[in-house]
Parts: sequence; C-alpha cells; structure tokens
Amino acid sequence: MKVLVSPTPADTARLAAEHLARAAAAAITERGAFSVALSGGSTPKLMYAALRDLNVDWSRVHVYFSDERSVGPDSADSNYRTAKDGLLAHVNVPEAQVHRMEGERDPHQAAADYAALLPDRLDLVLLGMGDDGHTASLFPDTDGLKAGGRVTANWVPKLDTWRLSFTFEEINAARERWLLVTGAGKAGVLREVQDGMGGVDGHPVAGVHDAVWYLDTAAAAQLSL
Ligand SMILES: O=C1O[C@H](COP(=O)(O)O)[C@@H](O)[C@H](O)[C@H]1O
Repeated sequence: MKVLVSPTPADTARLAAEHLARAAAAAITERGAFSVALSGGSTPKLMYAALRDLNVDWSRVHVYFSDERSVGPDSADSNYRTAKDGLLAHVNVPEAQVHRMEGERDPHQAAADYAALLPDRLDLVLLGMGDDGHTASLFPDTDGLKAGGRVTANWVPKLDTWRLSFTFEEINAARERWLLVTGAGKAGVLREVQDGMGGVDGHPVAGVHDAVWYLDTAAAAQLSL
C-alpha cells in the first residue's frame, strides 16, 4: 500500500489535485494527451474544486468515468453531474472529450457501448471507497467482482439497482490508480482491508492493485504505517 496522509480532507484533496495536474502535464509531454477516469460519490468534490485553480491544459485531457448509477445526467445522483457541476463546467475541456456512462439506458448495452469507446489504456483511474469497502460500483458479494472485459453492468441487491462499473481488469490495466478516502467513518474498513479481512468479496477495494492511497488523518487512524 503506498499511502499519503494529509491532515484534513481539504489537504488530501489539494495534494491529489496537485499530483493530478503534474501527471497530466507529464502525460501530455510524453504522449500528447492525458486520459483520466473520475469516480463519484461525495469525496472527490473537494478535489474537483481544488483542480479548477490549477494549471492544466484541459484541451489535451480526455475524461471518462469509472462507474455510474442508473440515472440520467441531470440527476443529483449522477456521478457525471457531480463532476460536471464541480469541475467540468468550470474548465476548458472540449465537450467531445468528456465521455459519460449512460446510466439511463439498458445497463448491458450501455456497458458494452462504453467499453467500446475507451482508449487502449487509461493514464489514471481515480477511485473512492464506500463504507462497505466497495470501489467504483464493485460492491461486496456481487457478480461484478468476477466480471471480465472492461465495463460491467452490476446488479447490486442491497441497493435494488443496476450500476455501471469498470471491472478490476480495466482498473488494474490503467497506468495508475489513486484512491481518495477521507473521514473517520472509513477508518475501520481501511484497517480491515490492510489486514486482508474478507478478501475481495468482502472488501472489493482489495482487488485494486498497486494503488496510491490519498488519505486524511482520520481515515488513516487505524492503519499500521
Ligand atoms: O457509490 C459510489 O460510492 C463510492 C464512494 O463514495 P463516497 O461518497 O464514500 O466518496 C464512489 O467512489 C463511487 O464512484 C460511487 O459511485
């Protein structure tokens, strides 16, 4: 586990945003473009705000999503909408370079179509971790944990809904994976992940390999570092 601990969620967000700006510049210099998959939920919001003030050549950035809920782009639950409101509407990223997952469509068809538009290899996948150890929309004890290919339609019984999600194969094939996790509420789960409790079925985030973890002090409180 490569772990970077900052004092507060805002510090964590700022550090990840600064590293993202640096990673984007390096990729653009080396390969002419930077491809990043964003995550959803509440944790990335502070990072989106921090990123708006940084120097990034957004004309060379291609934005994807690692997961999406079964809703349209205007829903308050939409991961795309969170990213749009918090970041994409405030920077000069060309619309044609923003690729949202279409949560409002038939999930199997939407997953297949999304897999077809992904580049060969993403530069960076940004991820979060839920209180139950899920990451992207790979929830404990769901079929999506064993899905092959790049994107899966994952039925989540406890939420009674479909989710669209990158598979582990796609997440682990990217050049880099960063996990952004903050708050005391995540400390116990993080400890269990570090101890290997429940394996990937119990704590899906354990299926993410060679990640950099951006944590605040509260989330890291129970880890042995
Ligand atoms: O449902 C989701 O939850 C996770 C974690 O979200 P958070 O609110 O605890 O930060 C998120 O990473 C994922 O993209 C999202 O769809």
